[in-house]
Amino acid sequence: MSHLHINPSILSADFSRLGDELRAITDADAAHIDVMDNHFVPNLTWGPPVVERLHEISPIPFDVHLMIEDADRWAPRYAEIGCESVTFHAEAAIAPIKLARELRAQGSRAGMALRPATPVEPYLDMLEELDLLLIMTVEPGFGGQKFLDLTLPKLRRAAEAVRGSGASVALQVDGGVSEETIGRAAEAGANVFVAGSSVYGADDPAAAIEGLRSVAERAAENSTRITNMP
Ligand SMILES: O=C(CO)[C@@H](O)[C@H](O)COP(=O)(O)O
Ligand SMILES: [Fe+2]
Repeated sequence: MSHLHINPSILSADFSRLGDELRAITDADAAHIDVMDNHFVPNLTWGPPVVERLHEISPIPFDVHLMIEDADRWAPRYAEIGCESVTFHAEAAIAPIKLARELRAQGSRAGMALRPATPVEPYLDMLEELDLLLIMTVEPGFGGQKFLDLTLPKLRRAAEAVRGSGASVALQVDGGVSEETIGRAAEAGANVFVAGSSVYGADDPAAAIEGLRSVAERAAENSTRITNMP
């Protein structure tokens, strides 16, 4: 991935006018779509029919984050309706390698997410099977929560493993991402940033996206400069 991606989460958008809210973020790299089933997390959003229709009218690609049980059964449905990237939770998948292969075979990017307390080490051997690894920076379920700095060491270890493996895996962070926190995530190695309340809670979502992007780019440049010091 050549540059940093900002993916606003429509969980913080005005649900009565989702078409307009998607058109307000055309400068973003993708729209982040949080699917919740009230079992994997204590909250409920939308399912395939709503996501399919929104995808038809969206000016930008979809980055679907499935916070649902029985991911092996449901995730392929989102690839089938054309979502460009589909991320399931490792904790909710019985056969994550088989599932990732199925998503790719259907033409989607395959993503896998880890809750804050789930270690990354058991999954490092399957990096080649993934296009994206999502390190949750809040407990999944709700927008507007505080960024958990305790997830940063895991993010650093994941970034090191990705570099070491040579695999082309994007590292995504999701939860509590704002201009105050995005720099720390970028320095730790994230290159895809989900932001809900800091984009849709702003008066000007497009300006908020650019603000996040420039803070992240500066932080990533600084950390590269420090890493490359003799
Ligand atoms: O997956 C989730 C929450 O479970 C996120 O995608 C949130 O929607 C992010 O919202 P903010 O923390 O940025 O407000
Ligand atoms: Fe999410």
